[in-house]
Amino acid sequence: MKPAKLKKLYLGLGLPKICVPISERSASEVIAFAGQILSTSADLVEWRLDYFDDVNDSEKIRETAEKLQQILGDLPLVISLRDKSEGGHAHIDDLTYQQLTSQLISNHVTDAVELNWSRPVSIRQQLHNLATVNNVPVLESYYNMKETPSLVDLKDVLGQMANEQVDFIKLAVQPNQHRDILNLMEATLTASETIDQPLVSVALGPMGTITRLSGRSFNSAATFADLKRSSLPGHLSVEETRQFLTALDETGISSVQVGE
Ligand SMILES: O=C1C[C@@](O)(C(=O)O)C[C@@H](O)[C@@H]1O
Repeated sequence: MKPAKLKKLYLGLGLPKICVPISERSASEVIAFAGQILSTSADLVEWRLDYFDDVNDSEKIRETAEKLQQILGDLPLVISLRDKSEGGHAHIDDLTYQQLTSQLISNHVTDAVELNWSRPVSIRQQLHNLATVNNVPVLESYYNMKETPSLVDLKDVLGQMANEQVDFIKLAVQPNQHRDILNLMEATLTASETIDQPLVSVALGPMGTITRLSGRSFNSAATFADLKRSSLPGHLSVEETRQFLTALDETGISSVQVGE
């Protein structure tokens, strides 16, 4: 497996990396929240553009993202833009998604560009090509907010995403029964043994909390946490997550990741 490099961070090496989402609505709130993240031990930051009041104003997005980059310094920033069907907060049609994402790439304001698997292949391809030309790493994400696909389907979608030669891959699914968690972990571990890219997998909601801590054992390279516990259902705080990850690592029960 080849780790993905975002600024000075290697995703896929060592402990799973802790990512904090910013879901604030105004530019000043986004910047203030980023300031608070700096006082935690977070490894990376995700800006959820679909929560931004000015999501249709590309100039305001550029300005805010540039300020974010400045304030975050070495902390990598990934900008995510999701329609309601992808678990997002806004309606983002394909054309808007394509235009805004193209601008994020061309303006060099995100340390990785997120391509949502549910978007048409032609759009993903165009954005992937643009990202390659601009040297921006590519994250491809599969979201399923209703259910967790079967084990066979999970493995299939991971294989298909890996074939697109992206730099890292994310799977976020809704578990409806505990066996869904086992399937997600098995699909993640099995795929990590064969594909070249780091994988990030998360089962949402309280039932999925265990998947936020088990990355080291099942080869999920990152996890999501918040400034405080339960800001989102199933979320732990950054520091709780850090303590669990470190304790699990120190007991030595975790698997050694490929590439170490
Ligand atoms: O994919 C995810 C996972 C997430 O939905 C969570 O519940 O941790 C939070 C999102 O911001 C992120 O993009």
